[in-house]
Amino acid sequence: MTAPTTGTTIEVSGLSVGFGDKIVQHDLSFTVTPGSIFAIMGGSGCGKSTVMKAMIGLLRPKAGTIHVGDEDYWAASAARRAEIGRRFGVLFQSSALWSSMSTAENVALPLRMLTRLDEASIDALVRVKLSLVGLASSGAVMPSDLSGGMRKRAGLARALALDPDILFFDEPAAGLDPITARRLDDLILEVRDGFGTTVVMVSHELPSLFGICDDGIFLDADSKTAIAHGAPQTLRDQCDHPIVHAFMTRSRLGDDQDSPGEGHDKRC
Ligand SMILES: Nc1ncnc2c1ncn2[C@@H]1O[C@H](COP(=O)(O)OP(=O)(O)OP(=O)(O)O)[C@@H](O)[C@H]1O
Repeated sequence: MTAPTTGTTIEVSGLSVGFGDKIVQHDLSFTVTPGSIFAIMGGSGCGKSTVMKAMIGLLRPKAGTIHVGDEDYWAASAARRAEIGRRFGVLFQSSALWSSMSTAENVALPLRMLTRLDEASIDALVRVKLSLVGLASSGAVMPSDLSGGMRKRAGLARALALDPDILFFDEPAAGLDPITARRLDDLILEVRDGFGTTVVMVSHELPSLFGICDDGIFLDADSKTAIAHGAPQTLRDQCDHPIVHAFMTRSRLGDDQDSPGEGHDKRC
């Protein structure tokens, strides 16, 4: 894998997302800087995955813009958007591996579909990606015979297949035991540090958020917008919005407040 020569900034401005008449999140503005690990945080159902879907081209925003570098992603033609999307690697919560293909065939799929490389080159690249994620000897194994952690790593190898500038993860640690989740976190850090890849990650796993993310946004389900911006550790230590504080310290809403319920209009 070659290190990207220049990082890509993602600039989200005035973004609203939703389904039909329903607005899930509105008026979101944030910047993902090159080489950062950026967290989209918030409680269950607040709209984290929906925001990410808009960022990776699966859901057209209701309003606002998403600039990838200097290009307005959703103003671009579908063909151009697909081209920009080739700089993205995506790992879905379920890993989304094809069950009828071996692990190696899954990793080879984007190379077969989106490049003109010959079979020998694809084979060599697949081996590199699999060894990068510690699955060098599992290429022939079918996804159903991989453990949960191995499936995530196989999904990561496939997301890395085209040497992406930006990696998107939806709940990478979901369903993993703490030790396996920690290994995956370390792997994400290695990829970022080794290749300068920008990472956008939907997560509510506190150890991952504190361990690897250096910036982020906190979405609120009630007000349907962001109530805090910043690194997870900073939000934990310095944000006194009751919802953010309760989430970041895993405490009951109101536990540490002099007057529970006050301050819900605060922003950090
Ligand atoms: N395809 C869809 N059509 C209609 N509503 C949807 C669709 N997908 C999600 N929603 C709704 O949008 C809201 C936000 O869902 P989303 O999955 O983005 O939240 P989330 O913060 O990622 O949740 P979780 O942490 O539980 O995964 C929810 O109310 C959900 O029911």
